[in-house]
Amino acid sequence: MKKDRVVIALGGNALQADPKDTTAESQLITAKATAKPLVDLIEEGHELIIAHGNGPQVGQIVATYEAAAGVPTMPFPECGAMSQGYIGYHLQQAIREEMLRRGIHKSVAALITQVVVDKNDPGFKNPTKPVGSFFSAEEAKKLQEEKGYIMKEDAGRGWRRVVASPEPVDVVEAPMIKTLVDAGHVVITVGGGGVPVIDKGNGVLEGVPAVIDKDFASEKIAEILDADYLIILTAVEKVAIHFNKPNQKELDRMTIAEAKQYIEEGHFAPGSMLPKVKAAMKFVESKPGRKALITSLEKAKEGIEGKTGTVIVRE
Ligand SMILES: Nc1ncnc2c1ncn2[C@@H]1O[C@H](COP(=O)(O)OP(=O)(O)O)[C@@H](O)[C@H]1O
Ligand SMILES: NC(=O)OP(=O)(O)O
Repeated sequence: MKKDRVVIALGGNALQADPKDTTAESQLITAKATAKPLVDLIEEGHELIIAHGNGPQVGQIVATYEAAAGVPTMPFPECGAMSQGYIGYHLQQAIREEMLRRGIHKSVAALITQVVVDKNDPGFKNPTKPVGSFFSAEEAKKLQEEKGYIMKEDAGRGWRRVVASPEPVDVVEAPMIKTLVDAGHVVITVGGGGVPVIDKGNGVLEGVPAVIDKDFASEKIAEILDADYLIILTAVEKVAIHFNKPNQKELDRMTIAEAKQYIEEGHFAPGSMLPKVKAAMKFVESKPGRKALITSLEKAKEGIEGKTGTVIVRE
């Protein structure tokens, strides 16, 4: 079997089995479960570059600083970097432990990664990315008034703070990531989509208050590293049309033309399935031979073996 260079984008369920339990203890337990399907792929000989979300975690870190009396407020990009460290540490520990259990001796590096965004990205004018906990409509109104947050209803699950989500332009640490991957190490990178920075010229970077979509950041690093595969792992085994309706149909395969049509028809929810499909399309279109798969965490191994998931193909 061909050994692939695989960029994995881990969804929220890979870090919080119960979205209401946001404790570090619970996250580490979930990370240990997440490590198993990831190490299945490493055991098969694939090179793994792992990205993950950070919406709940970065929101929690920001809220903690805001609630702490006598402590200066922590800027958003710094909170993003903290979330990369916190989540990266858990995944790093969990993956290493699972590899050792199976007699695999590899290092796992969790990198604080900066991702360049365009300061004129339209995303800055229209915040869409939900972060942190869920609130009732009443609580949301209060937060909006007291803290000036922009609050939006999140797919019937409650109200959440939203921040800007600009598109990733470049990954600052890409050469280092490539060196580590080429040397056979497992790399955790562009966590939370990367810490968003703008390029001020002459090598000066400045963090901006935003959260980059981790599916788009994963796509970007997959292109830069010339990966064979982009695998987006979420809570569903397959992408569906007519999702959650009586005529729901799960897709084994989707061409770019079909995906464009389904997007036009509104089958993929913005902020959840839509960015995944768009990231998969972009990767497949970027170079012939590149493959993209959307499936569940548990089915990652079967998915890469072509047994399940939704494969996105050129035609
Ligand atoms: N057309 C669709 N097909 C499958 N799932 C969909 C679709 N539209 C929305 N979803 C929902 O989107 C979820 C994935 O988005 P989300 O939970 O935001 O991602 P993440 O796994 O990155 O945290 C799925 O678990 C499913 O509930
Ligand atoms: N950064 C990011 O996309 O986070 P979530 O997947 O948690 O929304």
